[in-house]
Amino acid sequence: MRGDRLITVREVSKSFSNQRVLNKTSLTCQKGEILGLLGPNGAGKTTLIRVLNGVILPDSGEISINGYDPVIDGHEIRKVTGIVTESAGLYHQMNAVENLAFFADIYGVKNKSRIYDLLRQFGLDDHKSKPIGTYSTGMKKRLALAKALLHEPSILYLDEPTNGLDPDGISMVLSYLKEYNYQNGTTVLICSHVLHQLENVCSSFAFLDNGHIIDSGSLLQLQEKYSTHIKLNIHTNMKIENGNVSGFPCEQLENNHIRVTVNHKDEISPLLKNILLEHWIHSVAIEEQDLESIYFMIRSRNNE
Ligand SMILES: Nc1ncnc2c1ncn2[C@@H]1O[C@H](COP(=O)(O)OP(=O)(O)OP(=O)(O)O)[C@@H](O)[C@H]1O
Repeated sequence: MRGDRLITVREVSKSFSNQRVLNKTSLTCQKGEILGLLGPNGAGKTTLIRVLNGVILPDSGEISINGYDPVIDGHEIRKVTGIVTESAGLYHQMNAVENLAFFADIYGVKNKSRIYDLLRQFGLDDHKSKPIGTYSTGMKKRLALAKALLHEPSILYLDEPTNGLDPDGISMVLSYLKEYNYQNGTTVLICSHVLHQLENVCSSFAFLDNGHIIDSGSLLQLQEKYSTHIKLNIHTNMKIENGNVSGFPCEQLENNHIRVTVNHKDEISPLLKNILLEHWIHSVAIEEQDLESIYFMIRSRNNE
């Protein structure tokens, strides 16, 4: 069932030597969610994933992964998680089939045809007999994803999963993940710097800065919170002359479109009524703020 809380992180801190990397980080992730973990280089994203997977231990705080604590139950947790990080953990002298067969044994995957299904799904069928050492960065990344999915994990941690992939590879991997999540209800935590890639993939986002979650929510929630104005794209025969309509800033676009900026939703209906007094309107669309502009707003507000 989707919608139950699967991952809970409460005030987790972690330091390396004197450097505090996670600083009372708190985060929740629902079952079946694709959560985008965003933040600048060094924010602590990879460290958080490693702590969640029980690979490194936190100094303080509490974590629950479906009721398990990674400090005590790391082994149990890793049985149901798949992880893709920068170091893919593949054996370069072995070919793709041998690599996946090796990890299938470790995970106790009985159905060996899954190896060939995954190789096909990630476009590696023609390269399955070549040693990984001869693979391109993108091919290694796709194989790392196949490896992470071998045991059909219920949680996937993906650290920059599209790094090194060409546009076709990016599209393949992201649509595969979305479909996989839809079909299996797998919870996915995904870190990436390429925000526009995540926009249509993640159901919610958490922003990490200096080891602290500074905001989180769905794109819609964040848009509502951070939008200072609403841009309307209106298909109308009205022509703009003095840069405003009914007192709102406005610009003329091509093909009978205008863009009007209002401050609040309540102002939309009166504005449209006013235009309709003398002109036709064929469509109205709200131009949404993209994830990237919201990301910068959140960060600049946090640094004020
Ligand atoms: N094992 C370690 N020993 C010492 N310092 C570490 C270790 N792992 C991470 N760090 C430090 O912790 C900080 C956060 O690193 P982390 O990899 O978690 O950031 P990130 O948000 O994933 O960054 P990026 O976007 O660059 O991948 C960095 O300054 C890094 O040097």
